[in-house]
Amino acid sequence: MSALLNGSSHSVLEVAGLTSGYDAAPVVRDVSFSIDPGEILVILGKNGMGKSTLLKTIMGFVRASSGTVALDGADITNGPPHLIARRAVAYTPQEYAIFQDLTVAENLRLGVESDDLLEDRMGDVEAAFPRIVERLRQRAGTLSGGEQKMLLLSRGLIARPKIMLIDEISEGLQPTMVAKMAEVLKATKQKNGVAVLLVEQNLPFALSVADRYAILKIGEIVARGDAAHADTAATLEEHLRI
Ligand SMILES: Nc1ncnc2c1ncn2[C@@H]1O[C@H](COP(=O)(O)OP(=O)(O)OP(=O)(O)O)[C@@H](O)[C@H]1O
Repeated sequence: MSALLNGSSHSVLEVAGLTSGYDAAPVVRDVSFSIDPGEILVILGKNGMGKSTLLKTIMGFVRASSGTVALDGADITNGPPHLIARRAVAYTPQEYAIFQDLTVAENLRLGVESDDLLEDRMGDVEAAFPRIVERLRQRAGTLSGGEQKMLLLSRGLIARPKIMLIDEISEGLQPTMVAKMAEVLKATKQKNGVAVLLVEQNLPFALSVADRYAILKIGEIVARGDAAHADTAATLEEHLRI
């Protein structure tokens, strides 16, 4: 769904001059970008460049010292994470952030407000990851690493978010599973107009799903462009060389 069709002219997410960190020195420095409905932006960068911190700052887990984060035009800067989540922002952290001792169904239940909603939306999970629906009663900690990532993404999907913030979902996954993740993300954006902010180190995966990219270097965006542009591969190689 385009911004024109749904009657709004603003981006889903607008980050402007965002600076944040943990101690004295900022980790994210003066970062600005916006994402439209149904668009996937990937933030690329080597280890320790501030990618995860950027997502955590948007979610309100890390405090912004300056700059703003706006969701659908409303200022959410430094808002409490649970209220940001309630505004249809789904956050999939890099860590295996599921409750190992709860069942798969109980973990999914955390993504919605009621048991009824969980039941109503189980079809969303079935369409994306049938394997997760087959394992609803299983303890989540007994799932394979790839299945746990599917569960994480499923929990985000059933919240029916406007935007998903996804931190290195492809890390440690087999190529077939990475391809499956790409398929699900593309389908989600196309079918529901969901916007996605992806943090990645896996270049082929990132470029297979993203519309645009931005490269983060020591907390700053040093390059950006269209994922499909002919010069993109060369630009990325230059910036991401070890
Ligand atoms: N909780 C924390 N307290 C203090 N410093 C932190 C904390 N979390 C991260 N940092 C530091 O912030 C910097 C950026 O880390 P961040 O995790 O955002 O990078 P990243 O680009 O996501 O890297 P990676 O891909 O390795 O996760 C690093 O120097 C890291 O040591």
